[in-house]
Amino acid sequence: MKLVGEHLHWSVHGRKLLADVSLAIEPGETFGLIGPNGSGKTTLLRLLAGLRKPRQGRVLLNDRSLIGMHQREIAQSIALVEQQAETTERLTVRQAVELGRTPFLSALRQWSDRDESIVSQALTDVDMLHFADRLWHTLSGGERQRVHIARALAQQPKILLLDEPTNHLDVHHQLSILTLVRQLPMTVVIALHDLNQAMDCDRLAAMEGGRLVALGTPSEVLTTERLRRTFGVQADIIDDPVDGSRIMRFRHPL
Ligand SMILES: Nc1ncnc2c1ncn2[C@@H]1O[C@H](COP(=O)(O)OP(=O)(O)OP(=O)(O)O)[C@@H](O)[C@H]1O
Repeated sequence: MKLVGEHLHWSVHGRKLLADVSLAIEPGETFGLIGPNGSGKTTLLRLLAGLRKPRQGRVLLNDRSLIGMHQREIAQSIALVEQQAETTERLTVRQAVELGRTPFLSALRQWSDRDESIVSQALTDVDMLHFADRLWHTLSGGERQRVHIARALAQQPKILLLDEPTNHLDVHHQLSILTLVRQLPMTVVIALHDLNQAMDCDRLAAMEGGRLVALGTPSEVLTTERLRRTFGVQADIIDDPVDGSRIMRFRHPL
């Protein structure tokens, strides 16, 4: 499924938070969004997920505008894992993940064994099956993050939008979530702060002050000049002695 943003604008109280952002996410690709704090990554993801209506411009899912599509229909194709999703309800981990199946249930389509196994698989994928009966509010930040990802996986979306999914995770779970994301048979748009992790995306878009300032392959976007201008850091690019891949080291500019 192709997801396209055309000339997207978003503002709050006259303050422009997104200005004229256009991008086309190709089916099956892992597309990274990078940019400093407050550059508009979350705002863009929320527009792409249909949670916010652009002030100007439009979001197209396979050439259909999200405006005019029902939330349930959007949710059958697009899942968003937000940075700080909370729930006030007293839910177990399994119940939280079961919510991912909601867009597919109706009076005619009741909960089935298939839904049950999709939920168990999603919990296994994020290494949380053993916590299935734990109450959500007793989980640590990283465990909650993994449950959110499981909820989105249970939704079996065609397009998965992830807002800094490795934020709260220990290094082991960062690697396993990123490996899982890369293997998923779906289109992924992922906002990342770790630029070395961003190197593994198929393409990257760099945001700055609500604008898209660079778009291309990781080596086209993550140039020393871009890192200096957009992030204000001096980057040294070195080769990994193990596999020859690019690694970036960052310093304050001299
Ligand atoms: N409802 C709102 N009212 C006012 N300002 C807002 C609102 N939502 C977002 N902003 C501002 O819009 C800008 C972009 O925010 P956004 O969360 O999209 O950035 P981000 O790139 O995801 O940042 P981070 O890397 O810190 O998560 C920020 O300056 C933020 O303070």
